Amino acid sequence: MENILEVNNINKSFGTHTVLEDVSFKINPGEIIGLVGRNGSGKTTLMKCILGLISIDAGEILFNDSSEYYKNKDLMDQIGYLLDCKLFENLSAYENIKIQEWYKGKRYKKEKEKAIIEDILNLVDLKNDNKKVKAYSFGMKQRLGLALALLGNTRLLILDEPFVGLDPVGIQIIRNFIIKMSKERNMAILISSHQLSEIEGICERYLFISDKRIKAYAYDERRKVIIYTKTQIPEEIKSIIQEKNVTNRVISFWFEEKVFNDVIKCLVTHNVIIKDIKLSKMSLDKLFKEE
Ligand SMILES: Nc1ncnc2c1ncn2[C@@H]1O[C@H](COP(=O)(O)OP(=O)(O)OP(=O)(O)O)[C@@H](O)[C@H]1O
Repeated sequence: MENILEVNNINKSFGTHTVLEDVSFKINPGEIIGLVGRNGSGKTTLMKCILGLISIDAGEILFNDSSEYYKNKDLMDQIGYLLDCKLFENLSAYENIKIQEWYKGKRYKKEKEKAIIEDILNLVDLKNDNKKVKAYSFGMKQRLGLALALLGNTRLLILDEPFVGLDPVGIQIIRNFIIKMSKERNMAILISSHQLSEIEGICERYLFISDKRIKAYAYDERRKVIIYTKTQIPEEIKSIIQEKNVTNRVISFWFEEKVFNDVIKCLVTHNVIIKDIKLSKMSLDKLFKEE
């Protein structure tokens, strides 16, 4: 698959303080990538480098195969972002979007403009009413920020800590929105968070920033099965799973359909009474804490 964004060996320092060192990764269209790191690890700095808001000291960043993308209006129009979102508090959501469209040099006939703006407001679950933004809740403002990031022909969406300050319902709304954008519009999405739990489960891959560098992890969907029994486990089970994973009354193994079925069949054949079955996923949080 062709990459939409390629970050190759970049370095970034502020004076003598090096924040990013030899950072490289790629993002494919439609992929959701989580950028995780502790406070001050360099997530926002990396996003600002990608957006061309600050310069890099070494390496290169390619968007759509171009290293000069940040000078090209059409290419920049394909990158949406939510980062330090500034809203006009005394205007409505509709007017905020309209101003941004104008700022981007987009003028439409009145009817078309209305249809476009209402469409975007719908996407983020906001109404076209006259309510001023200053009367919005934090979550509504965050959703309006997302709407602004979607103006233009967005193919890469960069979201810096989009969940900060939201309640669990607000977090769920934005998580659903991210999944929808990636699926329906094939948008590549880079989301930063210092709370892994907020983005766990929606990302295909995770980039951990730690000590100026990036480590990439694919989400491990393997599930571990643990079966607890009330009665003795037969020796035959060791022909299905490794001996070290069998004790008197506990069996554990990585879930695979065939292995799982063979184990259950063996237990039933030997009239073993099952007390409990647990399925557990590898915890990314554990991985994060080990960084
Ligand atoms: N303009 C700047 N001038 C000097 N230092 C800066 C500047 N911007 C960021 N830094 C420093 O770079 C480091 C990384 O900051 P950055 O904001 O990228 O971290 P972050 O991972 O986004 O943190 P947080 O999770 O707290 O938002 C910090 O030590 C910060 O003080």
